[in-house]
Amino acid sequence: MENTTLSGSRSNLAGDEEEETWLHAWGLITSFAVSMTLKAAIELGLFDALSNAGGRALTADELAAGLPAVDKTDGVASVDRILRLLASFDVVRCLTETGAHGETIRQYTPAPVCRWLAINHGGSSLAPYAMFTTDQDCLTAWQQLGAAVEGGQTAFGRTHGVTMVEHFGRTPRLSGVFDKAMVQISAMVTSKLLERFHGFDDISVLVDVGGGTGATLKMVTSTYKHIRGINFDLPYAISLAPSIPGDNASRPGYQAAARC
Ligand SMILES: C[S@@+](CC[C@H](N)C(=O)[O-])C[C@H]1O[C@@H](n2cnc3c(N)ncnc32)[C@H](O)[C@@H]1O
Repeated sequence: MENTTLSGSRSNLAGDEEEETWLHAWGLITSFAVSMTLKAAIELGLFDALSNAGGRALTADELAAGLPAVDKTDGVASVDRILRLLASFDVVRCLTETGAHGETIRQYTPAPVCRWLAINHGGSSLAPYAMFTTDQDCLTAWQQLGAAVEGGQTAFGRTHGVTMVEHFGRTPRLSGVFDKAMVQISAMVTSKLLERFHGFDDISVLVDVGGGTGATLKMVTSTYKHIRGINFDLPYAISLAPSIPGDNASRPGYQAAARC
């Protein structure tokens, strides 16, 4: 059966299904707004403030009051809009009440996922990874994705003229952001690995190729103290790694960051 569509043309989709697919497309098109709003909320410390409130629900006024030099009226309204959007993706929970003068009062609490988005709660966090993926140098590369398919080069290469790893070597700001993200992710993955994997028992020397600043290797060798660990990475990563006297270049072009 044919129906009139949202655009006025004819379609074989039933009305409900057409609206559902329209909403699906709309959600896909605007999904970048969620990532960018998460980034803003992380930068503003909103997840930390909500997670550290001891179970108390906070208003946008209370959250904005904790921000430095915020323009009061605009700041409160912006914090409220950010949290309303995040509430619709179950990142925070929103409680709505009517005040004494009929005004709407919204209060926010952290949803369980905030555990991974707060930075200062004492555990590992995915917030540094969110900051890396939404970094300006990464986002500009996405603009080139279609052109890269046609042009036979990676999007990152088209944008920055080098591979991502080479770009890290030239851009200490970005390699620092990347390293913070990797250290957190490695800590989460490696702690699970150490709980379940027992293949390190008979290893005496462990080389972590592409080991970044050595966080993974340090966790392994802290648990398996008989292992001599050699971290193996490019010079930009080694420059960020804690140095261990006596452990220098292990191969031309590469350096061992640390013997753990
Ligand atoms: C996804 S990161 C992993 C970081 C690290 N394993 C951790 O847990 O933090 C990949 C690493 O590979 C390194 N890498 C890339 N190309 C490399 C190469 N040709 N030789 C050595 N390391 C390389 C990068 O510098 C980066 O530190």
